[in-house]
Amino acid sequence: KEAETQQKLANVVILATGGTIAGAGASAANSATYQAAKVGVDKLIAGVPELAELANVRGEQVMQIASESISNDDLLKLGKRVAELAESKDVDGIVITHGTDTLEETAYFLNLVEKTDKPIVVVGSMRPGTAMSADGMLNLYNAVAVASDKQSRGKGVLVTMNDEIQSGRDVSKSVNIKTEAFKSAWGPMGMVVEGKSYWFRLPAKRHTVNSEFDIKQISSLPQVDIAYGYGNVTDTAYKALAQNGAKALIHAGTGNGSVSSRVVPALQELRKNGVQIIRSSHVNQGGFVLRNAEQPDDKNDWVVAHDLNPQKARILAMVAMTKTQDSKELQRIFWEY
Ligand SMILES: NC(=O)CC[C@H](N)C(=O)O
Repeated sequence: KEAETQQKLANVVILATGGTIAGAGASAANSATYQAAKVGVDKLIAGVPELAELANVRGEQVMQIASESISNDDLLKLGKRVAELAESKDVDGIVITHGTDTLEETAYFLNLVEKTDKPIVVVGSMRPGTAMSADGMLNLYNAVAVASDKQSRGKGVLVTMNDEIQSGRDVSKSVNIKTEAFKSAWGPMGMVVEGKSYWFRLPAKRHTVNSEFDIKQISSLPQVDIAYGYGNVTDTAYKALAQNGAKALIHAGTGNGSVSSRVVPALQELRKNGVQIIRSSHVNQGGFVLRNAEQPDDKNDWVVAHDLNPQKARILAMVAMTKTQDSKELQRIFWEY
């Protein structure tokens, strides 16, 4: 009988990378002061015995770090392992446990490069497992529920935090400390409650199987950096980043992705020297940068990031530039993904 139920359940692999979901604090009152990336994947799984009712779960420790320290090489390593597992006949879904600081970047990266319609769910927590009202257990339970559900197929890389199913493309860490940290300007795709998914929307942008990018063809990512716009800003950071080898600069601009008159000449010069200039907005939610609004992008040969925040624009620019150095192609890609 037990063997029968095991056969009926989906096979889900949990790839652990660290973060607060694997964090530990000195006391149960430490919800914010703790060390991330302390608990191994087997202990994480053992901490939620109810996972066995949802799926046949096994774990792999891909890395054990706080997500602010994730490098491009780490992204490639994780992406390649996800692709290998997705190709395996006895894997139905993949869950990635991750620190929340750059979770949105990893989720978007995987959304762009994984050629599979099997569910890939990225999950984290805001409180370590040692804290009162820790959120990791339920977030992980929900992630495995969504990853083992056939309905989740073909919807792009997903993020399950705070009972919501979010699109890995749209979602962003918008609040810290609070468990309702992850928000999307376009709203969640669904909810997951008591292990059951309830869907309301589908993503309109290209992803996974419909993407022109494939992790198996990517061996390195170009250097793309971000510089911030603010009052009294100078062009120092932009010039320094380019001098240090950036192939593209994401302008984390004010408002509509506007650029200070003190910075414009340097960006025009850098573009002439081959560096791609991509205008985005650092407004907290719902940035929306349009071509030739605030700056003459056609004349300057710059690109706009549209609704992508600066850190997501960096991910797309890196992936796109593994294939093209043409600014018009780059802009097409920014409209489509
Ligand atoms: N809530 C978190 O996961 C943050 C912990 C850590 N800074 C990380 O991103 O890994």
